[in-house]
Amino acid sequence: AKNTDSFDFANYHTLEEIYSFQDMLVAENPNFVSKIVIGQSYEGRPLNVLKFSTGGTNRPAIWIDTGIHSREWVTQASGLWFAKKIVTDYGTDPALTAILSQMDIFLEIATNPDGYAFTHSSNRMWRKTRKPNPGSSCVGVDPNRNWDAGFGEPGASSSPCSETYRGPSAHSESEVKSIVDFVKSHGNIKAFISIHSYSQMLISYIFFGLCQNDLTSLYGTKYTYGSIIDTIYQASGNTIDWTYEQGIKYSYTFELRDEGRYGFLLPASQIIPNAQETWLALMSIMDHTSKN
Ligand SMILES: CS(=N)(=N)C[C@@H](Cc1ccccc1)C(=O)O
Ligand SMILES: [Zn+2]
Repeated sequence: AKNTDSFDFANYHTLEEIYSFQDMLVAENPNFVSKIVIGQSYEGRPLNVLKFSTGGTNRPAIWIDTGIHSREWVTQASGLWFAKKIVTDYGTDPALTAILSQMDIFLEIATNPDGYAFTHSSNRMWRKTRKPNPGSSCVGVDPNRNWDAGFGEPGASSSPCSETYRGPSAHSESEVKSIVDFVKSHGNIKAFISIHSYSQMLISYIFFGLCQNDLTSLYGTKYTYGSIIDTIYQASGNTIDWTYEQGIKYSYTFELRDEGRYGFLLPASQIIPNAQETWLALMSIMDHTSKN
C-alpha cells in the first residue's frame, strides 16, 4: 500500500506489511503518532509500539497489545484497524478526542513477531515464541504463561514441548521482558488490554457493565464475561495477572471471534466487523479509565 488510506484492512498481512504500515502511519501523522522500539525478539526483530499522544509528558496511558499468540491472526489485523481508527477519529469523535486530551495510547501490534513470521513461513498454527529450549528439540515458550505472576504454579507446563510451556524462568522471553520493562519505566499505565482469539470472551477482575452491550450491539456477537477462573481455565504466569499485581486495576484480556467454527483460521471477511465491535468495548474501557 502507498499510504494507510489504501491499506487493505479487510485482509491478513505479513509482518513486513505490518512494519511498513506502522512507518507510514507515523510519517502521515508526525505530531500525533510515534514509534517506540521497546526491545528485540529472540530472532532480532524490533518490538515496535505505536504511541498516540497529543502532548504533555508521561501522561496516564492505555496499553493495548495484539498478537502475543502468533496464530491468533484476527488480533494483529484488529490492531492495524485500531491504529487507523484512532488517527481517523481523533478530532472528530468527541469521546476519543477527550480521552486523547488527557491520556496517551500505546499499541503493540506484532507482539510476537518471530512467531508471526513463522506462521507465514512454516506453521500457521504456531502460538509460542521461537527461542530454542536447551536440552530439548522443542522450540518456544508460551508468552501468556511466562509472566512473574504465580509463575510455575498449576495452569502452565514445565515441558518445552507443551503449547503452554511457561519457560525456564519468569520473563525469560524478551517479548515479555520488554513489556515488563516498559510498564515499569513508564510507571503511569492506567489500563492494560491484551487481545487474544478465539472464544468471544472478555476476561478481567473489574467490570463496569458497559462492555457487555458494546460487544453485542453492532452484530449481535455473544461474548461471555468474567474472571479468568470463571470464564476459561487456570493459567499461571499470564499477562493480566502480572499487570493487575502491578496495580493496573483495569487489566483485560479479550478473546475475539469466533466460538470455534473457524477458530484461529477466521475468514478475513470477519476482520473488520470483529474490530468494530471490539473497538466499542475498548472505547468504554478507555473512557471509564480516563474518568476514574
Ligand atoms: C485461545 S488462547 N490461547 N488465547 C486462551 C488464553 C486464555 C487466557 C486468557 C487470559 C489469561 C489467561 C488465559 C490462554 O490460554 O492463554
Ligand atoms: Zn491467545
